[in-house]
Amino acid sequence: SACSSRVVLSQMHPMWQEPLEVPGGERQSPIDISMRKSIFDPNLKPLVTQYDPRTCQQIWNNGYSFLVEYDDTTDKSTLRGGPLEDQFRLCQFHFHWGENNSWGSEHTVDRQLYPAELHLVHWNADKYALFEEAVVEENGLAVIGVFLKVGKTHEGLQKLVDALPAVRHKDSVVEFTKFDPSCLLPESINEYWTYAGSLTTPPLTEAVTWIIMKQPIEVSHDQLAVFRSLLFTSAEEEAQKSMVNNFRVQQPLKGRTVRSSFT
Ligand SMILES: Cc1cc(=S)c(O)co1
Ligand SMILES: [Zn+2]
Repeated sequence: SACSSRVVLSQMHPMWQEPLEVPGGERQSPIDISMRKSIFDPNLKPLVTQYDPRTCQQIWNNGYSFLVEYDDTTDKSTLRGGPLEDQFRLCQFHFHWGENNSWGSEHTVDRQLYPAELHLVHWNADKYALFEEAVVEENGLAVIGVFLKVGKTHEGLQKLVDALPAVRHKDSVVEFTKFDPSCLLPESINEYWTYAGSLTTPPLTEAVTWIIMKQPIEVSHDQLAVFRSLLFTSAEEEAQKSMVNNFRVQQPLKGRTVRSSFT
């Protein structure tokens, strides 16, 4: 079964109606990453991703983004190392993007916006049995964030882009298999920032160890245009709304430290 983010997502309030009352609210995401204020931590280990493309199952338009969902019932696609003490299982990846190439990312680096941001969502399988247990626990999730910038066509992404018209409407699902998400990671995955934060969509739980890649990946303008051809609305609804600007506004750092794995 793909990670049951549908359980979490289906209880959500309509997206983007900020501010949602958040329990505590001391470690919310996204944030601006100030390069000069981040602290180099020489003890941060290399990140170890082991993704098995055979665990890729489907693409689901959940009315907020499109999720590429993985079978997370075994330890076949995992993340460990970096700032993490435990082994985490990949359950889904998705993106946040804008209506044009000027904005769309959730995190920024020295206030620089990117047109989109990839999130690879993993949950702590050493400590919890299911995603929806982990999603409410302090060290339950680890999300790798990768910035997208406009440039040459991303060959690996094209297989996903070609499948998106099949999930144009909210609640549509299409089978999608044998996709290795490591093709979406930049060459140098060991240059990253890490900090303690939250989901950026309701329930906004403060369960996430964020690992934000310094190096963006390049995708073409046309590939991003296909993201923007998706709809927030289901096929039954009258007014169709383009799925764009599905990012959250930046949140206060509240004294948190952002560590870097590089100098
Ligand atoms: C679980 C999850 C994580 C993120 S970051 C998101 O946007 C939606 O759902
Ligand atoms: Zn996200």
